[in-house]
Amino acid sequence: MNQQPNVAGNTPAKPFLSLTRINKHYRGAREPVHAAKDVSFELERGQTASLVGASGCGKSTVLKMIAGLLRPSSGEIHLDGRRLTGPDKGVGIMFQQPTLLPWRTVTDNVLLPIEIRQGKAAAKLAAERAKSLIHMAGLTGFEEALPGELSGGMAQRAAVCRMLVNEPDLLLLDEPFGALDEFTREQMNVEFQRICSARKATAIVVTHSIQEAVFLSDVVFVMSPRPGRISKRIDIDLPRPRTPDMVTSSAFNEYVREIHHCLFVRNSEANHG
Ligand SMILES: Nc1ncnc2c1ncn2[C@@H]1O[C@H](COP(=O)(O)OP(=O)(O)OP(=O)(O)O)[C@@H](O)[C@H]1O
Repeated sequence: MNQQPNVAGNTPAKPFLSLTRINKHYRGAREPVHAAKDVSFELERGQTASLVGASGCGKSTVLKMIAGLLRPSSGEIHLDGRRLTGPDKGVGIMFQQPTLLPWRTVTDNVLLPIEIRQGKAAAKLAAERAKSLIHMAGLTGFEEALPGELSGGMAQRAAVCRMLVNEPDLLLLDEPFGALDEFTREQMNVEFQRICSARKATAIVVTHSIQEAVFLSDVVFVMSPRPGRISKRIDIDLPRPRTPDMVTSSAFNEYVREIHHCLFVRNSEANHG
């Protein structure tokens, strides 16, 4: 990507993550599906972004392409100056279900990505790192517990630790807290924000909750119905750390209204005309 000098003659810093005109076509059972259309955006290091949009608009498809689990039909993805063409050590991913292995303890589940990549000896050496992550996630005392002994929120926190154990710079989360009750979800959002800011991690969250998107994000990308395009970028200029009482503030609710309008009025106007 060419970096043009700005007015002052300086070359602007390269974005940490950039997607450039990403398209994804699936073969489809009956006909081809154009799931993502010319998706382009950039994020700076340390920013949290959300992708919101109607069911089936291509949010997970975009996330999976960034994760290297799916190849784009066209377009390029760059992370920290290198082109991503497959799964990358610098990228951690987490899905709605914690998918912990039921026969492994919390510690051994957290260490699994290291064991898979680098073997059992490397996982053993990383035991202290796993322990401190488990502690940070409020699971002290459950290091040797099996997943069946954890609540849904605790299992999801263990999955957060597993995502972080390789110390990724970019975190990708697909509906991470969607299966949790509202109270636990709110706690997880506060916790997740704390982890991101402590590690200066960059994150992209797919969510169906407009409130969650506003709460977590520096920028919200609204996607149009299929073929999914980024129809609007909304920068969330609320102070950090975000706190649960902020959700009742008028500034917070103005953002919620704006995103709601983009999703339910603008997108539908665009569809019908
Ligand atoms: N492997 C696949 N083969 C064919 N079509 C697919 C495949 N995966 C997804 N699709 C289609 O691509 C479109 C986008 O799917 P995707 O899962 O990315 O949407 P989404 O916005 O994440 O949906 P949801 O919010 O319901 O999870 C949908 O029409 C879906 O049916």
